[in-house]
Amino acid sequence: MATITDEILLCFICLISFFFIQSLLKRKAKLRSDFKRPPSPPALPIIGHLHHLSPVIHQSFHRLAQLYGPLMRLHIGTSTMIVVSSASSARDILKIHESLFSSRLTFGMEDYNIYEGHSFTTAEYGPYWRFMKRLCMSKLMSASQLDRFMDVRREEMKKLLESLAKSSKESAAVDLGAELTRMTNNVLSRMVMSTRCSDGYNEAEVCRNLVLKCIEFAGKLSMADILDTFIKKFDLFGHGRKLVKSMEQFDKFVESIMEIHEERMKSSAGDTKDMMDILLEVHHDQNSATKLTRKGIKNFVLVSTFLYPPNGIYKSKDDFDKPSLILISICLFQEMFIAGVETSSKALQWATAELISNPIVFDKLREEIVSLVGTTRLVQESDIPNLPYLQAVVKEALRLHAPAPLILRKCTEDCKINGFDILKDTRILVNAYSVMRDPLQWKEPNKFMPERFLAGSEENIGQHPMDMKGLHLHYIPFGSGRRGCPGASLALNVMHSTLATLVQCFDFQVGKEGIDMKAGSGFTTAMKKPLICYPILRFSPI
Ligand code: HEM
Repeated sequence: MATITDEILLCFICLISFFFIQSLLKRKAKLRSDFKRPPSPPALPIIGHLHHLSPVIHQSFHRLAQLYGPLMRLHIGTSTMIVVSSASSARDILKIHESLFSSRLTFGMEDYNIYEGHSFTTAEYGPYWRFMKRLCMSKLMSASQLDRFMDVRREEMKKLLESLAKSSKESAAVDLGAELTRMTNNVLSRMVMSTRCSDGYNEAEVCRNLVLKCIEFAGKLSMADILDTFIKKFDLFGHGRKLVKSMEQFDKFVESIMEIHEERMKSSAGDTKDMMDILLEVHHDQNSATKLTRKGIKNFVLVSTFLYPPNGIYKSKDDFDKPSLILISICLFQEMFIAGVETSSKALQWATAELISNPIVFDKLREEIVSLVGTTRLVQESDIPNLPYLQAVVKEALRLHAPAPLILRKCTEDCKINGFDILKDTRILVNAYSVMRDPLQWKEPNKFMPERFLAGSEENIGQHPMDMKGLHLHYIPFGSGRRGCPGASLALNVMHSTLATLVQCFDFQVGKEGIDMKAGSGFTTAMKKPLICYPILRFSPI
């Protein structure tokens, strides 16, 4: 038996090697003699540069870029990618040659993705993407739609305060990260389809579990893809079939929710519409030039909300602790990676951790809030424009701890960047972590200094208050240009009001060991250890 297994294994390795060498030869044949490729670290056969990577992928890229430069070429298996690590190279890719780099890279699961061709986040830059982007900006995430859900955000904030106040009364420790994730989950779920995530059994919970299954199989499938397209093509391990089955279950489930919404829409015109209602309206609009399919809606729901469990911890976390799987998952799941819940809650956790670790900043922020709001009412979203230090704290937290540190693009034409040749279809990863710590752009780049974002700061950033749209290519927490994040306003809204409320209402104590500011592994930059602290209520407006 052992011999048969060994033989199968040997055949397998031979096949992989054959296809690997074949693809290398093909790649080589394509290269002209004068072709100048970006520098690259030493590689091993088959796995390429995989051994250079640690579980915190963006930090591995950052370290390698110090040795091999801001435009660096990496191979993992048969796949080649270019990592971009300085503000000036990011400018070349995201601004100067934007039209060549406005499509997203895709990976692995296309053959088994039942929503293939209906995705917004992975859509090629073209008519369907433009239609969805317009829908996002004019309806789904427009200022008026965000205003309509202000009460929802206030209610969820109140629930967060109640929960922390209870812990304060009982002198109990809380996992602040889990509380913040629950809050952002609920805000998003209610805005998308009027359901909460943390009321015991509910639709959102079931849906999320189905998505986790899809993630598991797609991750395994993409591992095969990255090592060799042959394994993927013939679905040797059956992960493709399992992925299709899980996605079909997810599809059936969301279909039933859509039908409930459609029934409700017939009877109650004019109520506050959630995103699902808007998407269904567009779907039924006979006059729409571009058709939004039911699959398109389901894919959007999959992307926007239900990707992470309420406590922010993967069920199959071990699967994502290996660099190979993390990298692959990043490439494959860019849709989920850039999704709303995870990014917003992670950003909030880091910002809160920085505030607790920097008491001078914490006190200064509280002083600003108290001097504007007083001590008799709770800070509100409408106060935010008058709180410049709060805005500076959020900007600085997003600079140091970009929740989506790798911006994923694809090169759509052969071109020359910085004197290096880049082939059509090359995968591009802009490392926002490196860009936002570029020492040529930032004074003491690794230090948490919100003051740098205030008007009149020495760094001149205040001369043109740093926006969030990526116009200044050294500050790109939400990406840049046409493919920039359409959820930025919503995310900032939630971040500003939550941080302001926490600082206004609570002091936070931590154990003797303090707060561990190391990053963990994963699609987004999570903290390595949970943010455990003791909230002490100092002002209760509820
Ligand atoms: C702090 C929170 C967030 C951060 C840091 C963040 C970051 C990003 C980044 C870096 C990108 C890629 C941009 C590029 O390629 O230039 C992106 C794209 C995207 N984000 Fe966000 N995001 C956040 C919150 C949200 C929210 C709340 C939503 C929606 C509910 C959202 C939906 C999207 C979508 C749909 C895209 C794809 C856009 C496209 O391909 O055209 N994001 N985000």
